[in-house]
Amino acid sequence: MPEPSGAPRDRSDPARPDGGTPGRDDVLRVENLRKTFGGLVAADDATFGVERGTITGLIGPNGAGKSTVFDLVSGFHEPDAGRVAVDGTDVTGMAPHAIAERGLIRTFQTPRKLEGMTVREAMLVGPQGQPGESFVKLFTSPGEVGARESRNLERARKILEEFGIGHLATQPATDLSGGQMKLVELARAMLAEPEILLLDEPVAGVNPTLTKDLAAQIRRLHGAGTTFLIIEHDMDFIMDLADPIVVLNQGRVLTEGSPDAVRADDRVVDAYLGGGA
Ligand SMILES: Nc1ncnc2c1ncn2[C@@H]1O[C@H](COP(=O)(O)OP(=O)(O)OP(=O)(O)O)[C@@H](O)[C@H]1O
Repeated sequence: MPEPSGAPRDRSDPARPDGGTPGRDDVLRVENLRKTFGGLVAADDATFGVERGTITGLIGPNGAGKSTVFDLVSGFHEPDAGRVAVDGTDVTGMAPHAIAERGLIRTFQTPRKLEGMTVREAMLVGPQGQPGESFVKLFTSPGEVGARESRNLERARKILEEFGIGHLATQPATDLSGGQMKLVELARAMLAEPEILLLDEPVAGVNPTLTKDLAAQIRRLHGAGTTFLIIEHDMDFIMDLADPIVVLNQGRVLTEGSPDAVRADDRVVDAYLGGGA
């Protein structure tokens, strides 16, 4: 496990071609990412890494650029400038499914509508926009496709059981509560066997009991080897779960460090109060 410290990390070491810190094993590395929408700068030279084996939190006030960063690293938007590396491979500008195949899977703030599907069927649709299936695989023989589908069906069943929601498998997905939907989103993302999983507000609007369930599931998956990058406004949840925490403000990384260090940082308090960096 890493040893996150309160001290800001050196992000400009010339010894590493990707700009990372020597000795660090970053599953995700984001370098100088910039994205503008019209005249609005949503990401502004954002630079940080997600070290393998961590649950890294990404926090910041509304409009800080957190979801934009997710869109940029997962291929849903192309950056105006900067670079994204997954496991040391430059994935900048790649399509979402190609990035997913390299092990980066994400969820969205608002789960996809799943009308007409059971929970089990919803599981098999795969993570939104990140099918994780190459075109080559789509042209395999029908027999192979069938075998893969039944393998996926069995894995979906197993994952739902592991999440404690096996009993929901045949329920219409639209019958689920918001919190149950978030659990299914997480379960579905795991079907893609991510190296790193990006969760966008996993407990927004979720009741306290299911929030605890979600935290426990994330810890379980983390214990089994998944690295996480999590956007969340629920400070108790994220400060308890994640270490380190990266703080974004006005599209830039304001600071990063342990939850205690971030909590004690006046600049973070100012950013949340609207005072800027
Ligand atoms: N597709 C888009 N078109 C135009 N502006 C956008 C688009 N996506 C994001 N923005 C703007 O970019 C800025 C950053 O938005 P973003 O959603 O990334 O922030 P955030 O930190 O995720 O905020 P929140 O916590 O409220 O979800 C905001 O001002 C937002 O309005």
